[in-house]
Amino acid sequence: MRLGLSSYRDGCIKAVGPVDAIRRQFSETSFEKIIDCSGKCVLPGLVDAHTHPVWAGDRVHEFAMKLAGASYMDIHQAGGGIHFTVEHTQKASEEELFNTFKHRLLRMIRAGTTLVECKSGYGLNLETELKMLRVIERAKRLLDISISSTYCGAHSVPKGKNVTEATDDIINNHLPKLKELDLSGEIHVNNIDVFCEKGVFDLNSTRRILQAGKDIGLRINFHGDELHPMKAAELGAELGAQAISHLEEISDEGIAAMAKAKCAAVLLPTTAYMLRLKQPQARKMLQEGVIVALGSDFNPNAYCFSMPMVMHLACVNMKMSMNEALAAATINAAYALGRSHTHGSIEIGKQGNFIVINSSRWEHLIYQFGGHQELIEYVIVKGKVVYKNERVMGY
Ligand SMILES: N=CN[C@@H](CCC(=O)O)C(=O)O
Ligand SMILES: [Zn+2]
Repeated sequence: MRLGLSSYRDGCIKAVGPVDAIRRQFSETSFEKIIDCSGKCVLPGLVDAHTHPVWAGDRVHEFAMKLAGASYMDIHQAGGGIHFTVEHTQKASEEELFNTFKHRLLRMIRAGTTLVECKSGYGLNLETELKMLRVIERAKRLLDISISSTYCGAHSVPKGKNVTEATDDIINNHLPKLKELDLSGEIHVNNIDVFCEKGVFDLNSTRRILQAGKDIGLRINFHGDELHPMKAAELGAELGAQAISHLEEISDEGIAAMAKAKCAAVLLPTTAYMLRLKQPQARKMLQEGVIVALGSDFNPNAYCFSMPMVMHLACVNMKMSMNEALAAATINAAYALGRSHTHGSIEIGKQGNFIVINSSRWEHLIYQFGGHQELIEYVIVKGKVVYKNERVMGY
């Protein structure tokens, strides 16, 4: 099958169809590049619906602690986890944060990601949250990958504040500043996030922050029901959330509410795997009609860039089929970001975002666990080849 792509300028798909039909339709057109995909598969560019990719500091030591039996909240409440990363991120320069962020985005591109949700959330004070959001904004402008940005100033309660003080600071100071910077065109944030969890932000403070974010035009896409049943799914459905992430502890009522509200569930197999959490009830969610999406949850706690590995874990550990996992990492993940009208499938008018894999069966993208640098031959964003797999020298 040969894909007809529009002129590079707008990068959208003009035609999809059998080679002969495309040849006839574009017989008078010259193309910058024609890729012969004989024996290969063309898939929609992958979409990662949940990442925390802007940060400084190294938490490999915490991985050793978890392997030795420490829980996520043991480390968090001892001042590690998010707070460890906050301390380093507050000290890091904007340039340092941008350079490490850019490197991580390039690794995501090589793993087939063409649209990614990127959160702030390691500042917790306005100055550093804005520093992180400026870094994301700069990447939006400079790099080929598409980015959906999320303000996550309620990622944890900052040291020296209680939940109410942190909530008031976010509502009275952070969000008005974000609105001002959006109006000036300096920073355009797409979504708002809160870590709704026992010992972090309770349901009432979560409601206040999310509603205030919605009031300034942000989409709601937050962390809910991860470690404890908080009724976050019910809250998100009530508020009209676009998506809720984690959901390992979601209630049956929450599943029903999300299905009815068409609120996407962003499942994060790597976090459940690395923290040895109860797996979210993906099969029940699918059976009840919930829109199930996937994210890598890339962050210092779950250090994985690879959506193919996320899909593999979703199949093995969450019992999703390969078809369901591919939909969850493309069109459903795009839906979770409010981008399913422009991303997530190979359809005329959508962005020309593709991956070309060198296998005649697309399922190899999920079946093979790791080593995707060999399998993914091209990554294409808006009709432009942004990555081509280079052969090992001399072979
Ligand atoms: N649960 C909260 N936030 C991230 C972890 C962030 C961190 O530990 O640095 C998550 O989705 O797992
Ligand atoms: Zn997260």
